[in-house]
Amino acid sequence: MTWKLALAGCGNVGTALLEILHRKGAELATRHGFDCRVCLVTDPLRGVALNPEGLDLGTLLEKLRNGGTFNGLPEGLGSFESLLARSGANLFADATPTNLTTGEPGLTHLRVALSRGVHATTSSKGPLAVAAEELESLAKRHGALFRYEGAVMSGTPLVALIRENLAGCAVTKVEGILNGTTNYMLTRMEEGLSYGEALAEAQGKGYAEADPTADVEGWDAAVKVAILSRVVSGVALPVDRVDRTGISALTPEDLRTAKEEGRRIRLVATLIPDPESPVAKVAPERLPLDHPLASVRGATNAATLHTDHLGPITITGPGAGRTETGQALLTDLLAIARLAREEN
Ligand SMILES: NC(=O)C1=CN([C@@H]2O[C@H](COP(=O)(O)OP(=O)(O)OC[C@H]3O[C@@H](n4cnc5c(N)ncnc54)[C@H](OP(=O)(O)O)[C@@H]3O)[C@@H](O)[C@H]2O)C=CC1
Ligand SMILES: N[C@@H](CC=O)C(=O)O
Repeated sequence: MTWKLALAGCGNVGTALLEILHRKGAELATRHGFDCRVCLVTDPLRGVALNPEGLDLGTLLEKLRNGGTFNGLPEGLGSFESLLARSGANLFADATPTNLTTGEPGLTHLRVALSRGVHATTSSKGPLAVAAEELESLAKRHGALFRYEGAVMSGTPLVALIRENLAGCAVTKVEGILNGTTNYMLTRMEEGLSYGEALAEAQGKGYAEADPTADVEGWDAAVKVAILSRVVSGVALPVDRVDRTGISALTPEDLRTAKEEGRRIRLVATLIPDPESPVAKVAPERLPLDHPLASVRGATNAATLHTDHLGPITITGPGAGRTETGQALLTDLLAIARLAREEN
């Protein structure tokens, strides 16, 4: 079967996905049976590239590298719904910016795709913060698969670990570092950078949200706690129910003092999905150096899952990054292709 992919958002993550598909297209087809053509790419500044037969990724990426628009490629104009219909896509990847209040623009894209029975993945947390339940039932109703591995811990497969590998285990507590930008900033501030310098570096590396307030004020980690509540226990947790403190009040002095006292400050997310005494929290904590989360540095994330059958399991890996999150979208696309194959 040939998969026809539509992509919305050609920033860090969307472009990285296209690069991976271009570089590894042949290998994905032979090793994973994933024969994929990219038929639609949309982005406000780049424009629209559309070709139901498949776009030439080499040409497209060259244009992206040169800061150019998609003019000159087979092009289409119109609403996302009409573009998606004209592209003939049966797979959709959303890599648009996160808006935790409206869920847009990803929410509209996903509603359109899933209602047409188009399988979808997103790395944006916005649609999940606003309408996770609606999107999951829309997918079910229209026979589509909907996945969001990249929304938590980038390409590090935490969601799949909980849903698939730990199926049958109860997860009684999650404790982790779930935001790459702030962990990178705290690491660099320990090394002597100012708050502003550390934030600018994180932005330059493509880790931060378009509006980095989401990172530094703990919103990004809070929405990830809310998403994990759904994944771990099926319980919807509104983001504003997460007790949240960010890192914006921390100074290099606080980090130095902690270090002198044999501690390290980390932005720790905690989830205890207990119906009797639930805990959902994001706050800077002064961890002793032998705490497993104290040694997590840079944009790396980590999560310890406390489970009934296996005890604690810790997964560590990139929590942000363009290729890393492109990989998360790819993981979902491959899983969708595999599951769809198994269903037929
Ligand atoms: N970067 C990372 O490490 C990670 C990112 N994520 C999530 O992935 C998503 C993408 O992140 P990232 O690539 O870094 O963000 P970028 O801001 O680099 O890219 C987003 C792109 O989407 C475009 N866009 C905006 N509105 C639309 C629209 N209506 N239709 C199509 N494209 C649109 C933006 O254009 P313009 O700039 O002109 O608005 C921009 O080019 C975000 O939701 C982020 O939270 C998740 C995990 C890690
Ligand atoms: N801005 C986020 C990107 C990934 O979700 C982060 O820094 O973790």
